[in-house]
Parts: sequence; structure tokens; C-alpha cells
Amino acid sequence: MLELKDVCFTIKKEGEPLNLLDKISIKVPAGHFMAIVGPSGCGKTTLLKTIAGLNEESEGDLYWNGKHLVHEADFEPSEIGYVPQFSIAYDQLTVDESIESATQLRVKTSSAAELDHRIDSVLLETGLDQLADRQVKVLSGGQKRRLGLAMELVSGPRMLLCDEVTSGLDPRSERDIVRLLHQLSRTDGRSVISVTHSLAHLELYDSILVLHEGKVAYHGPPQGLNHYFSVDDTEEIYPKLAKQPSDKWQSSWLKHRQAFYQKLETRREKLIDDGVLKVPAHADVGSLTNDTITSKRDETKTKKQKPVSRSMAETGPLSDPDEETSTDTGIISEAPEAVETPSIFKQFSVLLNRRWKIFFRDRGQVILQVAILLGFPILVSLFNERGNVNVVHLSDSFQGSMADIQEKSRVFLSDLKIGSAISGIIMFQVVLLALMGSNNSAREIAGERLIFEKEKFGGVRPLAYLASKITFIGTLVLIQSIWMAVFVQQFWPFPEGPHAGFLDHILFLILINAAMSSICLGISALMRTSEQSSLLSIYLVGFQLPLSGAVLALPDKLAEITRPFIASYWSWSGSIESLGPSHKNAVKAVIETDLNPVLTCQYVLAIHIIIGIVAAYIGIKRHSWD
Ligand SMILES: Nc1ncnc2c1ncn2[C@@H]1O[C@H](COP(=O)(O)OP(=O)(O)OP(=O)(O)O)[C@@H](O)[C@H]1O
Repeated sequence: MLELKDVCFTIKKEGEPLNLLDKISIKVPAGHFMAIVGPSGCGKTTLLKTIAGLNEESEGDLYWNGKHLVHEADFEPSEIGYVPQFSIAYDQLTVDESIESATQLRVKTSSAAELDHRIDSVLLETGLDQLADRQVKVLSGGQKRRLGLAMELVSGPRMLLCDEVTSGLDPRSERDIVRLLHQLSRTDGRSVISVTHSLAHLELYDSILVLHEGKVAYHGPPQGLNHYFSVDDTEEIYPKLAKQPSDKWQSSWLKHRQAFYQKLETRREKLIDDGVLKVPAHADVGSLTNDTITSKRDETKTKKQKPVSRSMAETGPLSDPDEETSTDTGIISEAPEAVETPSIFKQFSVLLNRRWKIFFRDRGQVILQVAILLGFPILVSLFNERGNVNVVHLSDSFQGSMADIQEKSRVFLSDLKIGSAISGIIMFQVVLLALMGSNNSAREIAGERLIFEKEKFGGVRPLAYLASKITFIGTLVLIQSIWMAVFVQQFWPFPEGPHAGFLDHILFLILINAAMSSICLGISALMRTSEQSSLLSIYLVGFQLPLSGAVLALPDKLAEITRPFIASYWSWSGSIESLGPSHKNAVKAVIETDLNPVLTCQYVLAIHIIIGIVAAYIGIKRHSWD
């Protein structure tokens, strides 16, 4: 039993408090199918989110099976399913794969057979068994809604909240979905609450909650609606609602509440007695008319019914609810087994495998990655001739003659040329890898934020998600950076110094790519949309070259302020420091920007990486449903 007592959700509008939900007091027993209807903006979704805990109530109390949801025990992630208005499946996966990953992320299974059994049951239950191999992107609107439901049913939730799951569907699909929801409420004592715009098929619900300006205008049996609102057709209810203030409707409902609940309770008892409504024997179903929240169902009623296991899979997804009083045998189904959330490692490996699968199935992304991977090093290598010139040294027998002076200026000019070529080639590599880093991460989290929020709500741990992103992007970073270094090396051997110069250079290429990927991942987690995230990441890359000081030395004051933030400077500077002495001197002859020691550059880039990861974690943890 879910019970709301005087629940309010208040926001501040122009400094004044505004109640989006105002003293909502309702009861929803186990195995109940309730619709929330009302004009647009009346607070239907707000109420659903408040029940789910996505909106924190400003006042009032919510109880679940007699326990206070805030002070005693919140819903277990497996206990509650929330089907949002948006699609929660990846287009690149099939129906079967989507349900499989949802199951693996939410339910700890002991064997492959158990996993298969769960997936098959849910496919059957939602009528998707014939579409198991179909890709999500080709599903119809109605099929996508079924998939959304299926992905919530994998954990066998006792409370299923559905937000506009029928909106935009044709009348037949709409009816099919409402009937499916009805059927889902008839087993395992599962309560189903469905927000809907539509006033069609209201007879399929056990009760209808009509909201008006955040207040309850009616909660009772569907058959009582027209009489209560004094209308001939339910379609006339919304215009009627507008004819008197919402508090009048609320007080009118409060007068009738007890009578309505009595009717609901009588019908409910009949359904249980007839065995149509299957509530697990141990379930705390409570009573609509009883004031005590923790009341148990009458013992004698439980004894009348013999337990049997009968799942939706056996009855089929769409058996006619109108036949409910005649088809069933009057029995209580067994309680569904308690579900445990999988370990963080399991969630990590499921998320990572899924990410690679989605990556390889997204042809556009693969082509772009390969084009960048091959094209960028080729671009750099085109400049190899300029960098392959040997550094010329002055002869030891410099006497100051005209010939010697001419030689000195020839050496100086040659140093200038080679110095600027080396600095340019290194900076070119660095900037291109920065661009790759931004491309790796800019949309990584922002682009799938709603799906992740949904999965987080279902029990996916932020740390598992972050680790899967770091591993996925880290692999791209290593491949891109090492390939860039090794490929360019074939055409322009890095003029290394006495201490492992080329390896240091590779490390700096990895670090710039990792730093930019990490910072952009942080941006992606903190921004509200993928467009915002992409734009900010592009600006960040765009500033790398001009603010690095490699092309034009910056004014001292500007350099002091910007340098700590410009990752490309630290990678370029560290790589230049890894050159052999004569090449390093040649570069120093053409630049005015100070260089920093190798170790300092490594530390600064490592700090960038850490900052990006911390920002990503903060962004991932933050609730960002809307
Ligand atoms: N967090 C919030 N901050 C400010 N306003 C909000 C917030 N959440 C909802 N609202 C506003 O509260 C009102 C109710 O929103 P809600 O989405 O619950 O309505 P609804 O009945 O579901 O509408 P619809 O049927 O159009 O989806 C709307 O005016 C909405 O703009």
C-alpha cells in the first residue's frame, strides 16, 4: 500500500512560494491500477516524480507498506519501476539486448539460465517475444513503450509508475498498452500508476485520480466520474474543472472520499475473492478505508485462496480485462523472489561491453574515429621534410673571417628553420590529439544523460558508470596517441635526447589526449545538453593553440593567468624538453615562451586529468532528470 498524507511540492516563483502539489492525500493499495489525469500543467508528472522520490516533497508524508519513505525505508531500486516519457533504450541495440542489459544492471542472477528465464518472461509478458531480434531504432511508438515497460519489469517491481506511456499512439496501440498495464497490475500485488492525458479507456482502471492545479479534484472509481462532475461524457470533465476554483473541487472530493474509497474497497475485495486480483499471501496490502497505514489484509480472506504460481507469461499479455470475473480461478500467486542488485564490478563490465557494442554498431562514429585516427598522423607527416633537416654546427676553427661570419649566419638561419619546424610539428601533434580528446568525450555523458538518470534510478552505481566511461575513452586515447607517435616517427624520427626522449614524447601525447578527454568528460557530465557540452569543448580546443605560446609568445600577465589551464602548452613544453640538446637549442632560438621541466609538465597534465574525472563524478552523481 502506498499512502500520501498532505503531500506538497513547493517551488519559488518570483520569490513567492508556489504549490505545484497541494495537500495530496491518497491511498493506492497493492495490486491497484490507477490513472492520474488532469489538464496540461496540473501537476501529474510532478506527482509521479514525488512518489518516485525524484522530487523531494516540501511537506507531508509518504508511506510504503506502512513505512515512512523518508524516515524509515525508501523504495529499493528493484521495488519500483519508472517508465518515463522518453525512450530508455539505445537505438543500436536489439530488443533482446536492451532487456538483457537492463536485467544484468538491475538483477543479480546466479546463472545464465536464470538470466535467460527472466528475459524470456518479460518478453512474453509485454508481447515482445516475436520482436526480440529487432533493433530498437526500427520499433514503432507502441513497441518502444512496451520495451520501456519490459526494461522496468526485469526486477519485478511492486510499484510501477508510468508517465504518459500512451501519448502519441494510435487508438489501438493506446488501448493495447492500457490493457497491458491493467494486466500487469493483476499479478504479484503490483500497483500500477499511470499518468495520462487521454480520457479514453478509463474503465480499465481501478481508480482515477483527477488533478486540478496541483490539488485532488477526484479520486475514486471510474464509474463515478461522470456523476461526480455532473457531465454526460468524460471529455467534458476538463472544461467543467475550470468552472470552479481548485480548492472547491478539493473540499468537494474530501466530502465524498470515504464513500468512494468504500466502493473501491468493496470491488477490490471481490476481485481478490474471485482470484482475479493476485496478491502475494504475505503482502501488506492495507485497506483503502482503514485509517491505520500498516493494516494487514483479513486473515480469513487469505485462507480462502490456495497459492499457485501463475505468471503473465502463461496468460498472455492481452487477455481481456472485461473477462476478469469469469476467467480466473480465485487464487493468490506466489510472492516474487527478492531481487538483489548486482555488484559494482558486474555493472561496470555490463556497461563497458554495452558501450563497445554501441560504438561498433554506430557506423558514423566508427568511420569518424578511423578517419581521424588515420588522417591526423598523415597530416602531421606531410611536414616531415622540414623537420628532418640536420642541425648544422659551427666549425671549431671560427676565426672571425668573412667566410666564418657567413657560415655563422647560415647556421643561425638553419637553426631558425629547423627549430620552428620541430616546434610546429610537435604542436601540430599536440593540438590534433587535443581535438581527438574533445571528440572522444564531449557528448559521451550529455548525449545519453536521460538514459543514465533512468539507470541510476534503477540502481546503477555512478562509480561503475564512470569507470566504464574512463576505460572506454582511455582505450581510445591510448590507441590514438600511440598510433600518432609511432606513425609520425616513421617519417620524422623524434630527435631524442640522452634520456628516453621518444618515450617521453609518447607519454606527453597520451597525456594531452587524456587531459582533454577527461576535461571534456567532466564538461559532458556537468552540462545539461549535449549541444552545450559540444560547444564548450570546441571552444576549449580552439583556445589551445593561440594560448599555448607556441605560435606567438603571450604577454606575461596573460600567460600567468591562462597557462595553468592550457593543457597543450604543458604537453608541447614537455616534449620540447625531451629533445636532444642541439634540437632543443634550435627550438629555443625561435620561441620566446618559457619552457618547463619534463616532470612539472607531467604533473600539471596529471592534475588536469584528475580534475576532469572529479568533475565527471560530481556531474554523474548530481540528479539531472530534466
Ligand atoms: N521543478 C520545477 N520547477 C518549476 N516549475 C516546475 C517544476 N516542475 C514542474 N513545474 C511546472 O509545474 C507545472 C506542472 O508540471 P507537470 O509536468 O507536473 O504537469 P503535467 O500535468 O504533467 O503536464 P503535462 O500534461 O503537460 O505533461 C507546470 O507548469 C510546470 O512547468
